[in-house]
Amino acid sequence: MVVKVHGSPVSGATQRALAVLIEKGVEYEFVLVDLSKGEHKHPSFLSLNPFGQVPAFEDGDLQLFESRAITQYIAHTYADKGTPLITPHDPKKMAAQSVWMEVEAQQYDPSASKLMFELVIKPMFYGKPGDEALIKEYETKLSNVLDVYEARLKESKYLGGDQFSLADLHHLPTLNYLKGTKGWGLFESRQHVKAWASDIMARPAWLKVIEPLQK
Ligand SMILES: N[C@@H](CCC(=O)N[C@@H](CS)C(=O)NCC(=O)O)C(=O)O
Repeated sequence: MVVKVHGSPVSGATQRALAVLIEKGVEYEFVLVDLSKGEHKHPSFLSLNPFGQVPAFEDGDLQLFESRAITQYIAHTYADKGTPLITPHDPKKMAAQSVWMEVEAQQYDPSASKLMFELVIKPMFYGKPGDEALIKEYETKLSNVLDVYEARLKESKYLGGDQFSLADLHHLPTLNYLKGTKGWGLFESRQHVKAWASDIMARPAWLKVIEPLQK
C-alpha cells in the first residue's frame, strides 16, 4: 500500500513533505485538497488534521499532520532508501541536524513565512500589495537570523553538517517563494547563504516538486 499525501501543490508545507518523498524515492499517492474551495475545512479533512491545514499524511493506519513531523517520519522509516536525510546512528551529527531543524522552525520560518505572505501570497491570492511596514519588520528580523546562517555556512557546507539533510530541506518552500521578490536581496547579499540556497534549490527532487507551479 502506498503512502498518501493530502495537500495542495501551491502549499509550502505540502511541498516540504513531497520533497522528502521524492528525495527518498518513495512511491506516494497525492490527494488534492482544493484550498480555494475550502476543502481543508471539510469534516473529512478535519478528521486527518483537526487544525484544517495541509498537508496530512497516511501510511496504512498511521495518520500524521505537521509537515516537519511528516518529513522526519519518512526520513526515519526509509533511512536506508534514497538520499540519507538524517543520521540516526550518529547522535552527534543527528544533534547538529536537530538544532538546525529547530532553528528553521523557531527562528527562520516565523519571519520568512510572514514576509512571504506579504510579498507573494497577498498579491497573488488576495490581489492586494503587501503592507510595507510589516515587510520592513519581517525583513529586519529575517536579516538578523540570516547573519547567523552566514556564519554557520562559512564553516559548514550545509546547516546540519557536511551533507544535505532535513535541516536544509525544510527551508526550500520559503526560499522558493521569496526568490524573485525584493526580499531575496537578504539572501543574495550574503555570500555563503546565497551559495547554499542556490545549491539546495537546484536539487532534482525539489525541481520535481515545483514542476506543477511552472505551468
Ligand atoms: N505547521 C504546519 C503549517 C501548515 C500550513 O500552514 N498549511 C497552510 C498551507 S501552506 C494551510 O493549510 N493554510 C490554510 C489555513 O490555514 O486555513 C505544517 O508545517 O504542516
